[in-house]
Amino acid sequence: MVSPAIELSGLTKYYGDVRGIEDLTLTVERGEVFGFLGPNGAGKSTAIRALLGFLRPTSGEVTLLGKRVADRHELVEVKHELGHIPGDFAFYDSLSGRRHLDYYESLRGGERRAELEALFPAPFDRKVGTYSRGNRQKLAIVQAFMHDPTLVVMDEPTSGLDPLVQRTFYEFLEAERERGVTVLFSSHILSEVRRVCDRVAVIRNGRLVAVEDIDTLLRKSGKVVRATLTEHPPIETFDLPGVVRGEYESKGVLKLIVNGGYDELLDRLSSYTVEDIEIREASLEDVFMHFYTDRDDGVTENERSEGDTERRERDGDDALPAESTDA
Ligand SMILES: Nc1ncnc2c1ncn2[C@@H]1O[C@H](COP(=O)(O)OP(=O)(O)OP(=O)(O)O)[C@@H](O)[C@H]1O
Repeated sequence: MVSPAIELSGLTKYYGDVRGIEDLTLTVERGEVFGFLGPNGAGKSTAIRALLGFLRPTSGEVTLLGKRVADRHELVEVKHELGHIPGDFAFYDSLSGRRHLDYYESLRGGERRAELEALFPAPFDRKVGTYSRGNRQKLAIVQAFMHDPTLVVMDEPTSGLDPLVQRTFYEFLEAERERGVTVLFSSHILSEVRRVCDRVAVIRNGRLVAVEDIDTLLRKSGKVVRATLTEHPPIETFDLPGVVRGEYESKGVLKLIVNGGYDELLDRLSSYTVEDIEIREASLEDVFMHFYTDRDDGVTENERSEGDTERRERDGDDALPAESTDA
């Protein structure tokens, strides 16, 4: 039987007494494009660094392509089948992109280098110190895929890429999936995860809140309806089937999270004077607020588990940052 691409079992990492991740257990099958989705500070980078063996976990185990990461020899064996894009790549600023790629090619091979250089062109002959964020990221993509790895793990790979290059990258990932490559990447951008992932692990405060297939995530996340009314009817007026939550943002400006049909809502709205209406995809913040918390205080069932209260008070609760590039 073929081993899964990634298996995490109770993976936990504390930095002193600061929780990075706690008790992550999940399996990524071969050929999946799998997302780690969570707000800043959720623990995505910690999980990625621990699963690749860059961080020694406090407890728990990881296997990649059936090899135990904690075993040095097994880790070395699996490395040539791995590609990796770290959150912040430590390039040598005084060396050119080409010199970097020559070096990686000498270590791991580069049978796809020319193809990738053409797809993600950067000023390869210039020193990396002069590169923009986007060019550094393109160099990171080329090095991660050029030896044709079986499994690629990436920490927020599209950060710094302009929208056109992002699109090229998404299309490239789709083609890689067709070729059977397994990809795990972290993101705080819901639309990106929706577009390319088969399944998603939702991570919050270092814990796994849910593992969803993408259709479930889409169904759960729903839409946001924002309507500006001349009137200001009581919020209970919109307590209708399909309306998950409603609030007034200001007088007459209604925000509803909807993940059912719209008929009854439109019918109800038509009793009032609608000055403006907007329907958009829910943002990551909306999804976390409304679907992955159990109470209005934004604390999940997991976080309320015994012994955790003190730590939570110390770490502070996670005010979710707005998404930067999610349309
Ligand atoms: N080297 C470190 N020392 C101490 N605490 C750390 C360290 N690295 C991360 N942390 C803490 O661990 C928690 C998880 O951080 P992590 O960087 O893994 O989250 P993330 O989801 O990748 O966030 P981001 O998107 O901002 O990188 C945070 O509370 C963070 O402050």
